[in-house]
Parts: sequence; structure tokens; C-alpha cells
Amino acid sequence: MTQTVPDTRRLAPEADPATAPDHGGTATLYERLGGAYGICGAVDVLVDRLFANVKVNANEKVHEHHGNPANAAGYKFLVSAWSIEAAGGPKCYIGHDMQVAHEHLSIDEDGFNAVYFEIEATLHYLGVPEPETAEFMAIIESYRSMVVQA
Ligand code: HEM
Repeated sequence: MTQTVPDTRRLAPEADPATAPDHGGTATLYERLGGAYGICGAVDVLVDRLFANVKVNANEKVHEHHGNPANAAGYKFLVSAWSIEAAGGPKCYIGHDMQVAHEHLSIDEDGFNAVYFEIEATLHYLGVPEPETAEFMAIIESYRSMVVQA
């Protein structure tokens, strides 16, 4: 099958979760995900999939944002920076906290699950190992009550 998205993990060995350094078991999740190259590469793929996801865009207010391709670059920047910090990397997120960022969107449990499953599917698609996938998904789950406000 022809791959339609670039395999960003080929940028550098340390950006490939399969070969990222684990420093004898003390590496942060940020390091094990391949640092900024690995995380930004994954978010690049993820946001394209979220913008095209029918279930995610079933929410009219979400679609107002995700339906406009002009929002992609800024959204990729903000979600990448958020993910870098959440995974234990350097402080670099300049956006709103998760409650404020989503309070105007009326996101319900189904809407949250649609995004949750797309994140998980993207990590699988990119070959992120199971322990790192599970650890990152637990972080996402811990924000459910801040994002779901309907
Ligand atoms: C834990 C899960 C989630 C994370 C980590 C996350 C992350 C983010 C971040 C970092 C921003 C940018 C905030 C800013 O502009 O300052 C944002 C905005 C946004 N998120 Fe989420 N999000 C999550 C869940 C969701 C869900 C479930 C949906 C939709 C179903 C969603 C839809 C949106 C939309 C539409 C915006 C743009 C809002 C606007 O600028 O008007 N997010 N999110």
C-alpha cells in the first residue's frame, strides 16, 4: 500500500519512538516519544485527521474551527507545544488552559471519545510503542472532565 503521509520518524533516530534514547529507563515520556521532532511530526498527522474526522466535526462549533484549513498551522503549533509540556518536556505552551480553551464548544462525552480514539489510532498508525501510547492516552484521559462541558 502506498503511504500518503510522510514518515516523519525518519527525520532523526532520536525522533523515532522505536529508537529514541531511554537513558537506562529514566527517560521522560517526551524523550521516549522522540522529543520535539517526534511529537510535532505526530501532531502534524493527527490534526489533519481531526480536521477530516466526521464524528469530531459533528459538533457545529467544533466544525467552525476544524472546517477552516487556515486554522491548521496555529492549531498544530498549540497542540504540539501542549503535548511537549504534558509529556514532561520543556515549558513552551502559550495557549489557554484546557477548561477555558473548550468552554465555548459544548463538547459532550461522544465528542471527547471521537478525539480520544483519533489520537490513539494516530499513535498506532505511526508505530509508537504500546507503553508510550498507553502513557500518553492516560494523560489525555485525565483532562476529560475539563474538556467535556455539555
Ligand atoms: C485532552 C484532550 C484535548 C487536548 C489536549 C486539546 C488541546 C487543545 C489545545 C492546546 C487547544 C488550543 C487552545 C488555545 O487556543 O489557546 C485546543 C483548542 C481547541 N480544541 Fe481541543 N483538546 C482536547 C480535546 C478536544 C476535543 C474533544 C475537541 C472536540 C470534540 C476539541 C476541539 C478543539 C477546538 C475546536 C479548539 C479551538 C477553539 C477555538 O480556538 O475557538 N478539543 N485544544
